[in-house]
Amino acid sequence: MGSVNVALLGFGTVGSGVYELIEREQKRLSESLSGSINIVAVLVKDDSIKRNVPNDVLVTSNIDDILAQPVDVVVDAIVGVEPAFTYLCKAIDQGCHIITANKEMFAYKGFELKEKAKEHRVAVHYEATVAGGVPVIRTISQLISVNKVVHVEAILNGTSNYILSEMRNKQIDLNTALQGAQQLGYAEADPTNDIEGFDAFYKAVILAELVTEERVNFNRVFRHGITALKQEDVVNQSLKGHRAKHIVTLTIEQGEVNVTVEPRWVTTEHPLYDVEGVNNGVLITSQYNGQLKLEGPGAGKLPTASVVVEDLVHIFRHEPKIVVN
Ligand SMILES: NC(=O)C1=CN([C@@H]2O[C@H](COP(=O)(O)OP(=O)(O)OC[C@H]3O[C@@H](n4cnc5c(N)ncnc54)[C@H](OP(=O)(O)O)[C@@H]3O)[C@@H](O)[C@H]2O)C=CC1
Ligand SMILES: N[C@@H](CC=O)C(=O)O
Repeated sequence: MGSVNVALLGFGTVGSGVYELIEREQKRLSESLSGSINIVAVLVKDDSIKRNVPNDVLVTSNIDDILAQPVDVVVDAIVGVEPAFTYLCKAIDQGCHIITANKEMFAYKGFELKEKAKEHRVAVHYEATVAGGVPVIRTISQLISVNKVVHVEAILNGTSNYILSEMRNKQIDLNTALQGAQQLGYAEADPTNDIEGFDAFYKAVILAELVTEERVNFNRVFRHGITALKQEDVVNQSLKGHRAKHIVTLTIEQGEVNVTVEPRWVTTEHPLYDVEGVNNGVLITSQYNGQLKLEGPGAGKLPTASVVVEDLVHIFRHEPKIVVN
């Protein structure tokens, strides 16, 4: 294959995780791809801060300097719709493949980005946008090549699930538990996104567009976060066998999707009852395959970095023909 040059947009929890993982697994990756993966440039907001990368890696806050490098793949691990979308469009225009972890951008602009990538015959991969380290995009993409997905029920925000577990197990309040999630690198830069359900909403939209291959009407999505839950209820209800879980539900009927994002009380019989801490759980019901359950880390540095690097390997294992999920 030769070597692959990668530009990283963002060097926070996810971006630095991707950098570290590629460094750590360089030998294995080089063998599997018959070529090395080189991080040639890193985009940050504040380029006056010294980053832990060698001197020959360009660190800049200017996207044009990044794209002036010989780059094959751009990995987006920055925050928000813009400037990420504009940067990725520029990269696609230049013939770069794209990998993104940025769910807010992808919920709003994923449809457009996929179309643009098809036109330019490059790949767009976005496994890290939904359920952190759990390979839900790849699983559903495979399923829908034969099946119709009719229902998805899932815990998709690791921070909320961690908070609810901590409130119950340690009897602490929401804000104290949130601080723990922030220290562990689970929460969004603005954690309102986690606790008010926006992050799960973005993920729900991404899944809905994947299963229906249609744009989702955002106005039809019902969204609530976990902030209205009282700590005493979380504790007292658990004594009666009820756990509060923040659950996304997608129901697909005649090509139309209904999406809800809300906290619910579930009992021991429910398959998401035991999904605890930062874990996410995804129940996928499809026409011929019945119900699948995926569970694993829904946030955090290395699980998220792992699926980003898996996307990278996927692109070059399937080259030169393009795979757009
Ligand atoms: N944390 C997680 O577990 C997961 C996060 N994600 C998604 O991955 C993305 C990154 O998350 P995370 O690493 O946690 O976030 P962080 O806040 O830790 O890091 C964000 C990085 O992006 C850089 N950045 C932000 N805005 C800009 C901009 N406008 N121009 C250039 N650089 C910018 C920051 O630069 P600087 O360092 O100078 O501030 C920082 O390096 C987000 O979209 C998030 O939703 C997806 C899955 C899991
Ligand atoms: N803040 C998000 C990070 C992963 O997507 C979460 O907690 O799930």
